[in-house]
Amino acid sequence: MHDENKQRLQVPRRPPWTKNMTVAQLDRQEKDAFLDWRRGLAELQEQDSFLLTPFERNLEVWRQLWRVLERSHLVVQIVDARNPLRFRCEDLESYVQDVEGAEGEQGTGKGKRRSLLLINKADLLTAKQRRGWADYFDSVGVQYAFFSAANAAALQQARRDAEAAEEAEQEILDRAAELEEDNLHEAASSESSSDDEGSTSEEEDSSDESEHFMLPLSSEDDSEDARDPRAKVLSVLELEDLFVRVAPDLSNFTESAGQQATKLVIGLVGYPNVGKSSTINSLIGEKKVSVSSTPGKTKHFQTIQLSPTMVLCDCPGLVFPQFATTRADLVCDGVLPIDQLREHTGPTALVVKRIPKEVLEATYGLSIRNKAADEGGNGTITAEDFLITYAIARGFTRAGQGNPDEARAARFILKDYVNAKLLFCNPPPGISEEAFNEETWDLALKRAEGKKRAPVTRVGKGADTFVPANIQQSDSSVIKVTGHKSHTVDQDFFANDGTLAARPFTQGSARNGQEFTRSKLYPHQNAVADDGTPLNGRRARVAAVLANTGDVGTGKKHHKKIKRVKQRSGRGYD
Ligand SMILES: Nc1nc2c(ncn2[C@@H]2O[C@H](COP(=O)(O)OP(=O)(O)OP(=O)(O)O)[C@@H](O)[C@H]2O)c(=O)[nH]1
Repeated sequence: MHDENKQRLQVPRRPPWTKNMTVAQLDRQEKDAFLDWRRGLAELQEQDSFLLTPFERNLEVWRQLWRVLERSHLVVQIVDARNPLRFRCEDLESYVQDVEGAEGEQGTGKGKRRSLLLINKADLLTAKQRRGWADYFDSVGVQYAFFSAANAAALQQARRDAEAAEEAEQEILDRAAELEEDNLHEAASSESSSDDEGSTSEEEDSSDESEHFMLPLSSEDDSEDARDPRAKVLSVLELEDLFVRVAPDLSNFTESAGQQATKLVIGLVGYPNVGKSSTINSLIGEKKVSVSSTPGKTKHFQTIQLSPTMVLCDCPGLVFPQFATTRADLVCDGVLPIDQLREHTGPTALVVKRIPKEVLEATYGLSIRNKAADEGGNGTITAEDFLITYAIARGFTRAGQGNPDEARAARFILKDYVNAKLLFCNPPPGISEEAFNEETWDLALKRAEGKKRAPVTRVGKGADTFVPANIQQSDSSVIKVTGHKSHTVDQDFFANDGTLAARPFTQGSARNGQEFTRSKLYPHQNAVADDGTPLNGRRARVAAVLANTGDVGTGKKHHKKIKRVKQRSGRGYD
């Protein structure tokens, strides 16, 4: 169904134009064409009931895309490696073929422009996964490359640090030499030569380190996948070389005064958040010379002179129209902002569905309990199980009754998902999600092995910070030492395997072996009865009192109405 209607999800086209047209004429025909385009999409949504992503509806933004495409010889579409198909706009590739010349001379460069799919954040993929995508894109005839702007930036930083360290060292050496000269010491030359050796080895060390950073998911990987050149994550210089190789012959293009183009213009297009700015910065960062950043003719896109023969043309982040699966998908893909989220269960359920329980537990040092069959559980954890466990462990409670703040927990979890702390990579068509992510999850578990468990549940004034006993021993420098009483509670509180269980600690009346009532054990949930139904009125107040005093017998004397505090009207004040 979606496939049949795919051609109706077009990028808006700029109507043909000539230099002889007036500004008003141009403006009118662009607005008309744009309205037609919007009408077509509205029909698709309303009459045919397709759900579309909240695509870009501002003509000015599309106008910038038009200008970027007209200027560019090579259009680089940047996508997020975790979901390349979600971020790839196929129609953009067709449009690139139709774009007319920048100067309005019909036919200038038409059909000669080239496209390249740049799969950024490739550091998040294993070599095997990259190979899977390479197979797919080869099969559909798309020109692609893997890149990691984050790793490129880290390498550049490591190099700058090494250079700075070398410079600082040289300064010290120079100063020492001066002093020694003053004092007429003879040993100066031999010392400085041994220091020189030191600096060389340090440089080697740092380059080793950055090499390690370069491919965190596959650095120890000497498999066939890692050796496949198609799966290689390119360095900045390799990427520049590729731009030149893929670019069309510039003799097909003219520049402003009708002269043949001399500089290769590379347009960078993509959704927000795919790493466009990071990619540009890594390209700029590689240059020893400072680059000029000149605002383009229109206010918003920028042209950046990378070298005498290469110019980058940076387009603002664009959300292309596409068929949406669910809102939850859009949130998890980072297309909808998390902070303005109203409904958090759907996206969290998607996270729970995609990332195995063990990985979630290991990442956060939690022990997530699933609901028992009589509570409606089916053996797997739900979004609610996860959110409540996380909220309790982090001490996120809602104002008022003090129940776990699931919405706040969801915001943290979803941000971790979007930022790849919780990593899930969508597979190419025909490969199962589990098979594709197996190695990613193994690595996540391995990474979490040495990690200390979440020592962050604080409930009540002066409560200790609790961690499983085994962690207190191994990492006592970080964790507060807990007393005998709290240690007893810890044993119940933490599961046997040392992970944090989904039960809150209650301050005060912990007695070994004593049965706690629900209202004591879960004071912040005092408005919920044992069977899960809400308590209200008198029952709720009794529960609140019990939780406060920890004593059933004496609860009554505290069972008073809360005194009304005199409210000031505000009159008489400035
Ligand atoms: N792991 C990883 N993260 C990256 C990489 N490149 C960018 N990011 C992260 O992705 C997020 C978005 O990066 P930006 O460069 O701001 O993305 P953008 O496409 O320019 O976003 P807009 O400015 O909104 O258009 C940031 O949190 C980056 O740290 C990468 O290669 N690997």
